[in-house]
Amino acid sequence: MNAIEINNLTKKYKKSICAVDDFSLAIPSSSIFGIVGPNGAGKSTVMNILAGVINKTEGSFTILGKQIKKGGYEYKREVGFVLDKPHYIEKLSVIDYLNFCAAMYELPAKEIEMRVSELLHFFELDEKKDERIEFCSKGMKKKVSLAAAMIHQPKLLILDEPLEGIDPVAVKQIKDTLRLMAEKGVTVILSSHNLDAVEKFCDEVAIIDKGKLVFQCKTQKIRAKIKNELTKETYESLEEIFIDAVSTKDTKKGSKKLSWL
Ligand SMILES: Nc1ncnc2c1ncn2[C@@H]1O[C@H](COP(=O)(O)OP(=O)(O)OP(=O)(O)O)[C@@H](O)[C@H]1O
Repeated sequence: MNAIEINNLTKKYKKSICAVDDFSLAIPSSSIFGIVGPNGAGKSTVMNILAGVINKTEGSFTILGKQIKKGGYEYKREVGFVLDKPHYIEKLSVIDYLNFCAAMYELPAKEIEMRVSELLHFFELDEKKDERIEFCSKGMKKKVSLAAAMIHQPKLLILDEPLEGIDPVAVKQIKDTLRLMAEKGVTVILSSHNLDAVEKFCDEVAIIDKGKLVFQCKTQKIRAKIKNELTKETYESLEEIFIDAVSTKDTKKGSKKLSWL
């Protein structure tokens, strides 16, 4: 079974901005799947629709085999989200927020205590557990978001730029943990605007540009696909996401200069 199936999804903002354009995608279960595209490609819009934060304009999608209708978010117990604009309760401390999230899933009190304590330790938030979220750093907020997404042991994690702003040691630990979760049957979907940062970590990647799916493939095949199958126009449009793989002097954007330098 696919963890997610998206069929002909379209999202228009203000009736004219087409952020997601007839987008279809099937995401296999028990794997780590990357949605990669340049700034403004439509990644957050897709994830916000899956999370039920915004409504689609057209199309349909299933999550864990269930067709999702407007307002029908009973599946949320089985899914954990990290979104680009997290809905923190900023006045709460880190520990109170995690306790609150765990309580929403009606976990037993002992279980809540154990999981919150382990997550605080894992994300090195112990010392900041009593800090109000509004005063946490960007990286700490991202860690709180990740901890909250994992607390109820979901079967599916939908993570919008989850590693952005987190230091490299923690990134390594988070990646190892997500890999372990995938081995135990969890599906992890994450977005990034940097192919190099996620390609080795993901099993499969979908490239998205201007709201459309460019292609979807296993990560081992991605470089060959980029080299051999993209038109010059698509390649140039996507340079931002694989700039590390090409020499900047060979790119159309590498030749940009500020007039005063
Ligand atoms: N609330 C909104 N109202 C109007 N336009 C929006 C809104 N949210 C997003 N957009 C537009 O939709 C398009 C897709 O944006 P989105 O945030 O989904 O892209 P993204 O791939 O996540 O980008 P980034 O990597 O920069 O976060 C962009 O053109 C953006 O300006």
